[in-house]
Amino acid sequence: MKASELINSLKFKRVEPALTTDFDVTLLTQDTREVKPGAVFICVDGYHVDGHDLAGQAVEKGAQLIVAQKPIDVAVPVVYVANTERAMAMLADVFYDAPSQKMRMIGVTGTNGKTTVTHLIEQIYRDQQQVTGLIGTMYRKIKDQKYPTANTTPDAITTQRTLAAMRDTGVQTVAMEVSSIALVLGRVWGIDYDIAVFTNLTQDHLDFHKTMAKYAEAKAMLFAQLGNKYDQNGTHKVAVLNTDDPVGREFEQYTAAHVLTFGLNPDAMINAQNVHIHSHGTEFDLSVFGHVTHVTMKLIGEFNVYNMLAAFAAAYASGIPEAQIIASLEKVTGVKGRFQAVPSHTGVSVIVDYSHTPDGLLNALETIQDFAQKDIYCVVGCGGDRDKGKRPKMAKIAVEHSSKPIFTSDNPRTEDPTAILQDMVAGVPDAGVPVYEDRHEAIAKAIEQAQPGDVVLIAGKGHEDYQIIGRTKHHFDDSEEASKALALKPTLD
Ligand SMILES: CC(=O)N[C@H]1[C@@H](OP(=O)(O)OP(=O)(O)OC[C@H]2O[C@@H](n3ccc(=O)[nH]c3=O)[C@H](O)[C@@H]2O)O[C@H](CO)[C@@H](O)[C@@H]1O[C@H](C)C(=O)N[C@@H](C)C(=O)N[C@H](CCC(=O)O)C(=O)O
Ligand SMILES: Nc1ncnc2c1ncn2[C@@H]1O[C@H](COP(=O)(O)OP(=O)(O)OP(=O)(O)O)[C@@H](O)[C@H]1O
Ligand SMILES: N[C@H](CCC[C@H](N)C(=O)O)C(=O)O
Ligand SMILES: [Mg+2]
Repeated sequence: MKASELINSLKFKRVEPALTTDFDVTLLTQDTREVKPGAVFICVDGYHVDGHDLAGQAVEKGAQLIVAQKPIDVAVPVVYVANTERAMAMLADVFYDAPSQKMRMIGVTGTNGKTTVTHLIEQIYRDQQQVTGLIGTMYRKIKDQKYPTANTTPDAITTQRTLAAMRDTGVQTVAMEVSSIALVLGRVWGIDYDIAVFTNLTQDHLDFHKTMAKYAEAKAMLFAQLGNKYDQNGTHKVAVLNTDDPVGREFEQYTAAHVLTFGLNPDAMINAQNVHIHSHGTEFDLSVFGHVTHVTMKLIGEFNVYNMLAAFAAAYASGIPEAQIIASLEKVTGVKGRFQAVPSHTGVSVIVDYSHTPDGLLNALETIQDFAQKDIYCVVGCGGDRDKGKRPKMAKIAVEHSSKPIFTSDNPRTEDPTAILQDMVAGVPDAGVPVYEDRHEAIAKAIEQAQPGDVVLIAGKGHEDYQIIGRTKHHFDDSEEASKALALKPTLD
């Protein structure tokens, strides 16, 4: 694409000096580390670095055009815009030739359940012989090929680049996690979603959003962005909303699209009744506009019934027959690190779960309480450089819903691990909870002490294979640690 064509796609701008020599744009980037000759560099004022200060460096590496929102002095033309993040999202969409318009785009937002729901959606469409793509916390995935990701929802350029690669590989349906932070930072501006799903809203990320109202507003942006137009195939846009959550009910006002509601309340268009949780699965009656089918799924917990309903509704919205969706959902065994059982021949059940919010932890523990026969150990910590308000709440939930809580570290990042643990203990001042700053030790102690019939929940890190201390990522895997500790116990046959 010619630089002039790219610039012309921006409606409001000032180019200084005018672009007299046109050139083929080789790359659109916001990162000097990627710049190569023929690149267009966009200056983003970040949390640590101001990209405007790096424009000269970008030019030295071969950038031939800079996009900026404040004055800079460089030897190449500069496109001045009011907001470089907005320009970046628009330019990325144009540069990659609007890939989201060529695929069915399903965006999933909500505090908990996004990774699980996107994986369930992926499974359903795969069973329809569709080529699928997935973007989320664990990876970006094109068919079976996985690519690493720094964020649940990547920056606008990475997202559009990934979507373009998906389109070029023949992907038909994309399931994508859309985080609240991404919505506020404009990482998904320009994406043409067909279906938007809301799972739930409970406390998280208040370090970023400050209030729950602002956090809800961020999530609402996805439904405002959805619009109400037909997509390429003449299909209507659909908002899939959990109306058991008051925020989900509120979101009906933010969308002009068709609305499909789900929940455990019988008023929801798609609802579940008679939920029974077992240690190896969950059963319920699924009602779809009053048509009832008994469903037996391998996923455990009421929260997973919600996830299943969300995925069901997203698939139903695009016309997949009810029975086929149910068949796909009944065979799903689970997502890595989400209520995942660690193989054990000791009589002690160990579950690794990515519950890192008060609501996630409560759901995980309540699910275990439904089937546990004896003690419940709960090894839990709270992330550093993240919402501090979660700490006393998660601690209290651990103490109230498990008989043997143990507090430990979970990615302390640049904070003092002892201070994070003190914030947790402040939520349960007199409970006398054992504290092991070293997560390895915490897991080892829990499993060493647990007796046959007990359940050990290791919460917070799920699929993560690292512990971030300072700015360094050290290899650490809860499942691996649990297996090592289990191997030291007598086996029961
Ligand atoms: C707070 C936040 O969102 N930060 C994001 C932000 O980083 P930043 O503002 O610190 O970037 P910066 O280092 O100051 O750099 C500013 C600009 O200079 C550029 N730069 C920087 C250095 C350099 O040498 N050259 C250069 O050009 C950068 O490319 C950037 O354009 O921009 C980066 C690139 O897009 C993101 O990866 C980064 O996410 C960090 C890793 C992060 O932890 N974000 C979390 C809070 C987050 O976004 N989480 C959500 C929700 C997760 C969930 O609930 O599932 C997510 O979607 O992941
Ligand atoms: N529908 C749900 N309601 C409440 N809690 C849930 C739900 N689904 C999952 N959880 C809990 O939250 C944890 C994280 O689930 P999942 O990874 O699917 O959510 P997520 O929204 O992708 O999280 P993240 O924002 O960190 O990417 C699970 O391990 C489980 O404990
Ligand atoms: N997407 C979440 C993941 C938290 C996972 C937990 N292990 C932690 O580090 O707090 C976040 O970045 O806040
Ligand atoms: Mg996720």
